Amino acid sequence: MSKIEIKHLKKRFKFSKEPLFTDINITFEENQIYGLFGENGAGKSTLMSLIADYNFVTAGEVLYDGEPVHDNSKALQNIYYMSQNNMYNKNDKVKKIFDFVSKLYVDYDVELQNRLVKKFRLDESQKFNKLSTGYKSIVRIIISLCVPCKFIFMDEPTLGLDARNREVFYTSLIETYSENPRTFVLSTHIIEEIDQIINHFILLQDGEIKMDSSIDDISEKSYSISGPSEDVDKYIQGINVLDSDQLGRYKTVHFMDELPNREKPESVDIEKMKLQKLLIYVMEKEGK
Ligand SMILES: Nc1ncnc2c1ncn2[C@@H]1O[C@H](COP(=O)(O)OP(=O)(O)OP(=O)(O)O)[C@@H](O)[C@H]1O
Repeated sequence: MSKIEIKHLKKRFKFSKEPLFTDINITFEENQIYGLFGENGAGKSTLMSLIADYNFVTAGEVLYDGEPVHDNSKALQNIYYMSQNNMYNKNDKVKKIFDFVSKLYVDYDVELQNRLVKKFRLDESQKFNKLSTGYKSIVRIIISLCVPCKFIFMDEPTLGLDARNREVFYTSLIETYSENPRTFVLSTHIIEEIDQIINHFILLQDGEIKMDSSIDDISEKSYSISGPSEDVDKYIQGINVLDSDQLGRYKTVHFMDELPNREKPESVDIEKMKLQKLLIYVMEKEGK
């Protein structure tokens, strides 16, 4: 199984006093869908660009199957970075851009490309420059889903997409992943829309990876419990609560812990905590 390992990665931009990354360590495994989260300016795009060798590391290593990716065409042909500034000729028509990219990759999936063009209702005869922000994202999405790379990094893929086209993107991603598993790393701010898609989440904050967990591990231990206040309080005694909401006599508490080792009153309901809610707590806690 292939993997990308990032070891003790440091990045300081030329004219910046402070480094953006001090010590990033993370491994991307094959056939996973990662969500990469972090506040504006946390460095999500920069991290992706360093992995794809679009940018120089200050120190540390990015390894593909144990080999440095820098100037390593064998490794880089398996890593695709969909950035907001891909280097196509922006004056070209979309069709010409697709033809150009398909010639760069031997096993580029033209059939999938044609299906996606129809699904997204993209007009290939338009010049890329003349497309709306959403349709520019759609061109980038289509290319990302059709390149034959094992690791695909998508930087804010849904930028500018309306609700219908976001849905087309999510379903197309799941379909192509099921037919042909490979690794996708998606950076986005719309957590609630991808929490059903990703199986791993990464939080980048203050120049470090603050969280790197599988969704299964997280959801095993994060709960929202609701019911009449007195019953909820009795049931969760001793638990370290992250937050609670009160509506009259009805209360909901959220926590990351094992369930209490006592009998649950019938009046109390247990649910998995929503990923978005959990992430906000983690970011607030880590930001303190
Ligand atoms: N070439 C550059 N020179 C100097 N600073 C840079 C350069 N590129 C990025 N930065 C800085 O690095 C920081 C991280 O930027 P980056 O775009 O990677 O963050 P991000 O997490 O992708 O943000 P957003 O969610 O807003 O897209 C920002 O403060 C940005 O100004």
